[in-house]
Amino acid sequence: MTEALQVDGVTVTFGTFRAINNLTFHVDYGTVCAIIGPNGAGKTTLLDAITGKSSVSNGCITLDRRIELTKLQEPEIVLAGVGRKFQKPSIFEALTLMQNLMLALNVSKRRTIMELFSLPTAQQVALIEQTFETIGMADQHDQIAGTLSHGQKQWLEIGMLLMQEPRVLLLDEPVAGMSDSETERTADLIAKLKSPDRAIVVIEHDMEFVEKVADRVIVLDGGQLLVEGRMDAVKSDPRVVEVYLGR
Ligand SMILES: Nc1ncnc2c1ncn2[C@@H]1O[C@H](COP(=O)(O)OP(=O)(O)OP(=O)(O)O)[C@@H](O)[C@H]1O
Repeated sequence: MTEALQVDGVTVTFGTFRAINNLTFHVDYGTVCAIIGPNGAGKTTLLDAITGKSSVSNGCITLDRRIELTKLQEPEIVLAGVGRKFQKPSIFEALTLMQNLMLALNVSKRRTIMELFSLPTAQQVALIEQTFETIGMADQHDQIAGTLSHGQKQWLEIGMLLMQEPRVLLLDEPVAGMSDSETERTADLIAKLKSPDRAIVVIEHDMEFVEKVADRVIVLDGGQLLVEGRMDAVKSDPRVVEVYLGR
């Protein structure tokens, strides 16, 4: 398997507190990696470190073993191919779904002013159509985004991220607040997003969902890697039961 993301000996500190402590792991292309762990384990801080929102005091994070993300600024990390979805959807509620995807397309890559005001290319139109299919909203191009359900807004935002054609997709609690049927559809969507040229990292507290979508699970506790492996092994590991699942 080809490694997409390498986290190598990473420490993130806030004052004297180590929110992430000497953490090392990698994520392969074509796989979904779930990061789980109790509140305060450092999951969000880890995504902040990968995306350049928090600076790393030790260690490095690389994409494709050659692009050192820890040396880049947040917008450069996006351009390098790392897309992040925050827990709360941040779509443009007053615009249609098509307009949301078009806007995301335009901000996703460095474009000249001329390109911003020109019609999308055939390749871009194909990407938009394919994305509508992927998120299961192909018949809703002209719907106003503000009228969507919570789950549909999350799928639209995932669609907006796909406009960047990210090589690494980071999803922070994608099913929080969703109904059971929306959660199920999100699991199907993540399965569809798996591709040989993409790695997916999901932070989630819903263990049933994690079991459905994740190829590999990383358990964090106190900013350190407690256990990693397949969910069936991880969930019966006594250390994981003690600090997280048994609570
Ligand atoms: N900006 C900050 N300044 C100081 N401490 C912080 C900051 N951000 C996070 N922390 C601390 O770092 C630790 C890890 O927080 P983080 O939000 O990464 O945990 P988490 O695993 O995402 O938790 P949750 O599941 O509750 O979202 C916590 O103890 C938190 O209080």
